[in-house]
Amino acid sequence: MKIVLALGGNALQSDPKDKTAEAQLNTCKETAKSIVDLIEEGHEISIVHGNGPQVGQIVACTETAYKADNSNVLFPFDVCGSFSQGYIGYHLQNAISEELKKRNINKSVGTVVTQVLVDKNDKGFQNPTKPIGSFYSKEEAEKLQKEKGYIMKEDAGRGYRRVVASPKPIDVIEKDLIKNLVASGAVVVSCGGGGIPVVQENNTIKGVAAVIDKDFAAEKLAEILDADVLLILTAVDRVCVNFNKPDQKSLEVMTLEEVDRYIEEGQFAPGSMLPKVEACKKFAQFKEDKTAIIASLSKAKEALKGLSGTKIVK
Ligand SMILES: Nc1ncnc2c1ncn2[C@@H]1O[C@H](COP(=O)(O)OP(=O)(O)O)[C@@H](O)[C@H]1O
Ligand SMILES: NC(=O)OP(=O)(O)O
Repeated sequence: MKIVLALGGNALQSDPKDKTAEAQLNTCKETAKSIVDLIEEGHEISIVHGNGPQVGQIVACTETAYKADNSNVLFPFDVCGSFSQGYIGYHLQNAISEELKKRNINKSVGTVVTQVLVDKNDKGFQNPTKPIGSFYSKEEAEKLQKEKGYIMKEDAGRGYRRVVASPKPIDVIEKDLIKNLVASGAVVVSCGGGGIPVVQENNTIKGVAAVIDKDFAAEKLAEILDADVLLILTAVDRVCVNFNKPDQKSLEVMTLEEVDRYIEEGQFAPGSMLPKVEACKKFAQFKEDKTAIIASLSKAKEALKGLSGTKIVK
């Protein structure tokens, strides 16, 4: 089967005490085992990853460096997004190549720096929803809001984070290149962090300050590649209702009617579980026989067999 895998940026930095590059590489190595399991079973895999924590860390680095060495180099948000594609793509392609080599599978693996077209009038620019960077206490968040002018919001019971604009993806600029690479048999990492957001201006495209949700970008790529499965991998085994409450219940299957009802009830946190569920709904509606699943990073194989994860069905 043709599968688009979406890997969570938070899930790739899953240890709250260790956000180092080394820890992320170790998580990528573990994740690579699940990915190569699928390749070994004969599936064609394309990969999209998130960048929420990482792009926030990169933005914080450039802001700190700007003040520290007076270099006058303050990298804009879109450039920080491109850095995050290099950082995470490098770790993923390194980890996947190594795992393929260990199992004597001969396949090329590479990352495409990807620009994704958004509408400059998207309402996402007026209402920032995408959490980036680290988690803070309420007091720390209020201080950052005051001192740096950041917009801070609570993120799914995990603490406060900076939020930025998150417009919806319209098209993938490098889609023909990605299609050709996938058709050649390569494992392609693309649309990282949802893609670098660009808008059309006259005859040119121009980067903008935003972070596209990688779940929506992965759904768009799954449509472009006419994938059979959109498999969104994150830090929880299944989608839940009454998440983090005493009556929490995990779901094996969700119909589109249930998706709508649960969204209406506010069961899915904006900026975390909500976009995953919405992206799955869109893919399930795209054409007949399309499968959308949300599962944990370590259980991709089980999820495809219906033994783990939450399947969104028509
Ligand atoms: N209804 C829900 N069911 C399961 N998890 C939820 C729910 N609502 C919020 N979450 C949280 O959303 C997280 C996934 O979102 P996020 O961390 O943004 O994903 P990613 O791994 O793609 O970066 C889960 O790990 C969980 O903490
Ligand atoms: N860009 C993006 O959706 O990142 P996360 O997966 O880290 O939220």
